Amino acid sequence: MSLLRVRDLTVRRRDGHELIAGVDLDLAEGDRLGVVGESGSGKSLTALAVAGLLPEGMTVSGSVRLDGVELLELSEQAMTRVRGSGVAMVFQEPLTALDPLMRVGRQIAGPLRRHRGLNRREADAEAVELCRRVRLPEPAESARAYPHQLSGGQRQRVGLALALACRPRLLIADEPTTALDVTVQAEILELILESVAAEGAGLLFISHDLPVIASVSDRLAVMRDGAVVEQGAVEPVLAAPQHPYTRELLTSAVAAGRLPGDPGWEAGR
Ligand SMILES: Nc1ncnc2c1ncn2[C@@H]1O[C@H](COP(=O)(O)OP(=O)(O)OP(=O)(O)O)[C@@H](O)[C@H]1O
Repeated sequence: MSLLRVRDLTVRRRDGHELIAGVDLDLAEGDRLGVVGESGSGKSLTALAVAGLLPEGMTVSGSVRLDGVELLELSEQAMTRVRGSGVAMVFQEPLTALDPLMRVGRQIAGPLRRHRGLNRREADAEAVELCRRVRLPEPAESARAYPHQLSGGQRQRVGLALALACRPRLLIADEPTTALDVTVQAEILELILESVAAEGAGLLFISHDLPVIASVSDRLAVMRDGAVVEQGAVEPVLAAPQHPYTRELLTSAVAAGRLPGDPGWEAGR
């Protein structure tokens, strides 16, 4: 069944200039769709448009259906509810999603109280449980830490716990490992995959890095200059890319020995 169906998604700047144009995406329930493309190709704006989080002044048209519900027609209030339980996002830099002055456990407890109706004590306990699930060390102690007291990888675990708090149907991860060390990257990727599998959630994963996309996705969409130039199941697209830009991405990944089957793939992950 279709979880996310995006049609003719177009985002314009205040002056009418199209930043993304005519984007179509399909994600089935429990599937993982990777969106790959160079910086500025429109990946983040696509994700933000799906989550209803576009910057002020941008306008959006087309259709974004989540579980059959047209999100672009929802009021801001209804969209806030969708963000509570339908769509959650993990960003490149978790600090942007975290309040520096609040203990992380309290931050995770916030949406649990707002969207799942837990009382303070229940929400605090569930926040510690989420810290354990994302494998923060000493979960109860980690929950009492402030964001600056954690490492980058630990903060991204908190970002993921926040996103999972409301049991989203769709998790959007926008370059979630780009700011992290290579070894930590692999752990966080694994954790994201494990978490969406455990929740039965769909994953929309965004990265400029084709090998990373290939390692986490069932399907991929290749974006360039605000448009999707190629889309399909990962293996056939990589085996026989149709668009010259996909071939270009593939050639540089292969040259770097960074695709499955290449020597050095495991080391480069
Ligand atoms: N707040 C904004 N105001 C005006 N233009 C913007 C804004 N955010 C993004 N853009 C423009 O929209 C286009 C797409 O940007 P977007 O951030 O979606 O690309 P991206 O593929 O996610 O790149 P990156 O990986 O660097 O984030 C770019 O031309 C960018 O300059």
